[in-house]
Amino acid sequence: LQTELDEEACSLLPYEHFLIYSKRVLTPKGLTAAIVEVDKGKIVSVKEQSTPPTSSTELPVSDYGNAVIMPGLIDLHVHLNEPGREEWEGFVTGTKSAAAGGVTTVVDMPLNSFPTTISKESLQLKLLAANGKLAVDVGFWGGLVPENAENTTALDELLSSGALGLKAFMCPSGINDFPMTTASQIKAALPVLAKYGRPLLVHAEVQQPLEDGHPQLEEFTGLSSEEKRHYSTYLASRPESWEKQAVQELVNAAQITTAGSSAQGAHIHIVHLSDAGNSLDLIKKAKHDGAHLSVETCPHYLSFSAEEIPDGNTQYKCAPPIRHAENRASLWKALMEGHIDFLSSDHSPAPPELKLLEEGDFINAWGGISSLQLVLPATWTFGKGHGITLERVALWWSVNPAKLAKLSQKGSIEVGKDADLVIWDPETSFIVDENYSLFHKHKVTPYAGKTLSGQVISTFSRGNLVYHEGHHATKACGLSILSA
Ligand SMILES: NC(=O)NC(NC(N)=O)C(=O)[O-]
Ligand SMILES: [Zn+2]
Ligand SMILES: [Zn+2]
Repeated sequence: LQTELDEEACSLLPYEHFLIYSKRVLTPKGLTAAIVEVDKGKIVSVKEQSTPPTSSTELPVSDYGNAVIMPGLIDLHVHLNEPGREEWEGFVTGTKSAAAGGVTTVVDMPLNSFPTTISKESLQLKLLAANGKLAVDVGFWGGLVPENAENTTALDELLSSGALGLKAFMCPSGINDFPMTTASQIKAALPVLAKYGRPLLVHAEVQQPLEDGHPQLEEFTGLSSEEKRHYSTYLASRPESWEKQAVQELVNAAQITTAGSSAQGAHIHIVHLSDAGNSLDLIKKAKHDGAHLSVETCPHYLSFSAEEIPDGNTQYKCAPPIRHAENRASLWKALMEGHIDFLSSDHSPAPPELKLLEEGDFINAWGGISSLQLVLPATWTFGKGHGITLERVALWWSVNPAKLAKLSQKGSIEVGKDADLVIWDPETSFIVDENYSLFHKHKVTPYAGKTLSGQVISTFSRGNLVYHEGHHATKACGLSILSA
């Protein structure tokens, strides 16, 4: 391997045409022993073979034995927060974390950076800021806000400048510079998205009056510090009815995306679903009725439950909230049955002080969970009890995300695709403790202290070995991915 002493290099390997072998290569046909030939960043052949290449081959060979070779993960929901808030994460630490976690493509959310990505100009600023800092490939979602929702020209420019789609919030986003939009503003934007065949991603919560017996939103400031330390106080503040109302409004809006309608070809994607009850039922029915609708959930909703969140541990705070264990089981069931289309991290870091860990104040702490480097082991570890398979992991983390973002050159190990690969050992466990190299800018995560199984060994990004056993390539050669 090239060491840090060498001149800057995009890859830890000194060549671009080589063979990789393992007994467990995940191709669209399934898991098989195979040789993957990589040349100039592309997969040029995949040959099933039960033994590694003999020494006679003139090409260099990396023999990974029984490790699993899978398509690199594609994480469509990451807040990298640059420009403007790189002290929250930033492109350098965010994409190094991705590489260390086998995530070879990240699509960056339009908020928590400053400016937010709501115009052609702010997208240009994003691209400038990202230049030379990307360890893996990064795409960008544009933002749909009241300022541009009814401005067809602005949305057209944003999409024609390369945004892979748009993101909207139906409730306050937790950060003042990215305001929420209503269902009618969302509907107004759909015809422009239809023109580009690009999706609208939505944070699906609509504020509703809270049930009697619980403090109403306006009463939160009066809560005692003790009450604000209880996770149950926070959980009660964002009930399933908020998600259900949003989903109902989106299902109604999606009606104009069907054939012959004004927004035919547009697609609505619900991000980070937490409610596996009424909200999921509405989604299942709408899909059954042919709505152009998809939905994701995140590992933290599948890993943790409200019952286990101790008072004051605000690193678990996110919106929508992590719900009860029964809900988690229903999410796993829906995921295994294909009603939930794929997974994303919703990596949403902030400086630790915003998490108010000393006070343990769930009401005022930053809502957002950091997990980008850990999503593969987290999915694998907590999926074991639910019948998870390697094929499903690739479907949820590579194949389906590539389809939504229309990244046709990525998402599977097939000839002609980008050589984006993660090589990992599902059977090796580790503890996320101070000895574990977490490359996130901040180490606050609810996975701290947890034992996870699934150790990433190597990550290839377009044929460059960008990460191998704790080492990153010395030069960041990831590309900004713009829609065609
Ligand atoms: N501004 C945010 O990053 N919000 C995020 N925060 C969460 N999920 O708690 C999100 O995705 O909604
Ligand atoms: Zn959100
Ligand atoms: Zn988010």
